[in-house]
Amino acid sequence: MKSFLSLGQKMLMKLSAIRNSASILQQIRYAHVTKLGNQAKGLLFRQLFHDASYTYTYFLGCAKTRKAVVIDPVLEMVDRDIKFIEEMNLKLVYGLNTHVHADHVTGTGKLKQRIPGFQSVLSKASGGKADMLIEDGEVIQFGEQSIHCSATPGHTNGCMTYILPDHSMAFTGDALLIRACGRTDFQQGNAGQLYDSVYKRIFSLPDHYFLYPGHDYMGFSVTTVAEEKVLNPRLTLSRDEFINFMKELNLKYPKLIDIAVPTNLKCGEISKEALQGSAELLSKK
Ligand SMILES: N[C@@H](CCC(=O)N[C@@H](CSS)C(=O)NCC(=O)O)C(=O)O
Repeated sequence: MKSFLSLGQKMLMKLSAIRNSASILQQIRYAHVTKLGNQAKGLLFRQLFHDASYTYTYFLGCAKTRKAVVIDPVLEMVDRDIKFIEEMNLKLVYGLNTHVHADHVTGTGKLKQRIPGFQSVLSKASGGKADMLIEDGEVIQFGEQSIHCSATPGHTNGCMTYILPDHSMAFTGDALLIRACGRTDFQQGNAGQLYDSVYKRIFSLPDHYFLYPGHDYMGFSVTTVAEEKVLNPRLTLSRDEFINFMKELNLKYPKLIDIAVPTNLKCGEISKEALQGSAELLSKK
């Protein structure tokens, strides 16, 4: 049957196939916006994982303007992240670090090299360098969307939780993990301060808010304020009990700490040697 089609008819069929695949791509690009409840207000949201360091990276985009931010990108995953933003037709404007990480190198330095106009972000309190040093209460705009910065020190002195009130979401970094919390035994960590930060800045959010952590070591991906207030075994202790519990945690130091901290204090703008060292150390299980 096909062999009887004229060249013109064949070309028309091809064109229609191309149009269909473009429309499928368009549908994929916008599916998350139209189908998921909390994205109805034009927010594009993705959670990605780095399995060597158990780190979550988050993309948040304005569906209308395509401006986007990334929270806690990982150096080793920058190629994946760039492929993702290209596929999704996003313009990445800011790389928000929740804090100076001790267990992996941030991807914000490498993203700066690859994306013109991209800016690294870190809290002023962390004592590091960034294109944009933010303070408690600041609001970061990307297109029609905005992120509120809420200081939650205790895991480190410069930890910031990023909140999207319009979407009932908060990105807690390592201040609050699912059924756990960040350790407090280095980088000016302070258990009492962490307890206060969580209660004043995270547990004070409405119960239905979704909480997205910086890491998860147990296979979870998201929680809620209501859940953690009742089920977090550390944060349901009294303040004094929590301080004692954190004193006894006795975790090994992260294997990358000596490279990660100085590099992340510069938002990941690093030498080739450090880059190599980071890749080697992370590949050792
Ligand atoms: N084994 C890992 C480090 C694991 C670790 O210390 N995680 C930190 C967050 S990254 S500094 C943490 O706060 N953990 C809390 C907990 O209760 O596990 C490595 O060597 O990198």
